[in-house]
Amino acid sequence: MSEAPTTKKVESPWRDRLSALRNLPPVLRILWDSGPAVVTWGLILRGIVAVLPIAIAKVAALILQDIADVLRGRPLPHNFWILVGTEVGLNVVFGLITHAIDYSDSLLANRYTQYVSVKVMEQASRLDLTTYENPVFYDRLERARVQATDRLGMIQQMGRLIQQVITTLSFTVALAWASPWLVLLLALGVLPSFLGETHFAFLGYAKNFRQTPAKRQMDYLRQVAGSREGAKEVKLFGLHRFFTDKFERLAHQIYVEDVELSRSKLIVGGMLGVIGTLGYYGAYIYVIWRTLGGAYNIGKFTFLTTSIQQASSNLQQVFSTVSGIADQALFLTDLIAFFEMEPTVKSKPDGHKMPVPIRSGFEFRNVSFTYPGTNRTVLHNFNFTLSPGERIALIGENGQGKTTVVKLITRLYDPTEGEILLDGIDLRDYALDDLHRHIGVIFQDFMRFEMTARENIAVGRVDQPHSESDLEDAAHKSLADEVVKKLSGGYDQILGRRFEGGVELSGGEWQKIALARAYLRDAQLLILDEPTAALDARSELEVFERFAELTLGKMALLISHRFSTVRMADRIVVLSGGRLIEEGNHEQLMHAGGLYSEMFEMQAASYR
Ligand SMILES: Nc1ncnc2c1ncn2[C@@H]1O[C@H](COP(=O)(O)OP(=O)(O)OP(=O)(O)O)[C@@H](O)[C@H]1O
Repeated sequence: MSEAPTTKKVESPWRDRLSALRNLPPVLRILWDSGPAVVTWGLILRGIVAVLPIAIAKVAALILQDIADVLRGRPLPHNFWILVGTEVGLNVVFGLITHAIDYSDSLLANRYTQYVSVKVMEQASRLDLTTYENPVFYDRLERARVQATDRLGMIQQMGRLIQQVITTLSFTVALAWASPWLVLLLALGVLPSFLGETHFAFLGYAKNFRQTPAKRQMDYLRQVAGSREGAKEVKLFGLHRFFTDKFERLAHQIYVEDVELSRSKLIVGGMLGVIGTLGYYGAYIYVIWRTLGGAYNIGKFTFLTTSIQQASSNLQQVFSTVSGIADQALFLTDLIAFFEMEPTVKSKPDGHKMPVPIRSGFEFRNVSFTYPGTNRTVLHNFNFTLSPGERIALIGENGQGKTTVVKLITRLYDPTEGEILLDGIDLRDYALDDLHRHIGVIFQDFMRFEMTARENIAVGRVDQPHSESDLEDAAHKSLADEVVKKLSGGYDQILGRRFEGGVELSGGEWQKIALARAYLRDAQLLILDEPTAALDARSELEVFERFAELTLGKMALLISHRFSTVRMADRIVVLSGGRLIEEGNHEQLMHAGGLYSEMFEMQAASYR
């Protein structure tokens, strides 16, 4: 089981904000991995563009001083027009590099989004099944998904920050050179709005955190009310108003919280802005005062006032960018936490390869199992063997633990107590991938991939090459070939109605397609968990006659509620209350007169 995410109370703004900055190194790592060359180019370009403003300001001041001198009767310096040309040139370069930065940012954004999305998908597939049953995990996954693509702004902000810091430093050094008071006045003006911004950034995060469950519910309602699956019941039960009312209640609650935050941000942010303006004009008045006192000439005056304006606006931007990054870094907490989640059903490093062929088979030895997060023991001291060449049917009433046995044998979960052995070795000592490669399972709730018929079958064997005739052969064995024959696009027909040109199949038709996957896999152990529930009687009989034929000499585990199917098994195992209560072949169990014969008679009677 994975580490279960817990709902975190967001109480300590500053501590949370600072600790969120810990998210930055892993994100920078991801950013770098997604495109090292693009990142390097972006940095070089930003470094160049960052020092251009002070160079432009300096040249402009020199030009102005020359003009002032000319107006006072001095001759035009010989390099005057060179200075003008330089200013024009620097501005042109500035414009060009800014465009080049936009271009590299968009390239990086693209790569980053793709890279993170793939990482999220990969991580999601590594995690335990239990994790998927935890609603808190879903909230986190949901936020991680959004964060994967929504944090693009932060990447640009990080680049911009580097640029702003260099520009600010260059102007600050120039101001400090003239008078350290200027720097102090500016810093005092900007600091309060920085604190204000980060504070609101935190509140925004806390709000989003609180709202995630409600937003997830809204998404669900939107989906149910607008889905093809839901349409029939929504119409017939008149559920439209019921869903929209629920949706509107949640939306209103979110709206109220959003407005509240925006309002206080407006008031406090406005007041802090006034302090910033006062700091700026304090420095400005100081320069005027010194100039009037004869300390600076007009060129220096222009250069200093430009520097004050630039340093002030850049410093302001630095603070707001840092605060923006800290804000976004808070949002990344879930993404990073999601990447750090570890599954507990893991493959042992250097795990054993699966034996080919399996010699003594599988053995459940005193296995007990409780689903993580619950306290009901589903399997109690369960002992059971499955030998090579054996076809076993697992039967029992609903909820007795049959599917759970399949989940344990395939290591989707590990036993809470006891052990499962394969050829005498604990299943946990085998390489997980290899174990899965040798087992073909079709679950009751098998996946209906809204892709082509060919892909729906081919997913049964993606890690090994297979030919077209392997695929057709598998389709023939599962009767899927008859389904495909009726499709206008044949094997290339898209199934399901999600995508244009897709065709919906009936439940039984989908099942035949899914069964073909198991046959294509050519596994040593074939498991079918109620694979024929949606098949009509004739198809079921046909599928099972084939199954019996095809699995002759192989290991097969079959779960079914239909006794006509169960009869063909070499051994029937009856589960009740998570224990094995009877086993034997059909005749033996009928003769024993236990639960099996009782259930068999009941079903037979209903057909009579
Ligand atoms: N993921 C889960 N988390 C918690 N409990 C579960 C989970 N899956 C199954 N259970 C519980 O474990 C018990 C056994 O379930 P299982 O699916 O193995 O039964 P089954 O015999 O295959 O039933 P059915 O014939 O209805 O398919 C049930 O009571 C079920 O509620």
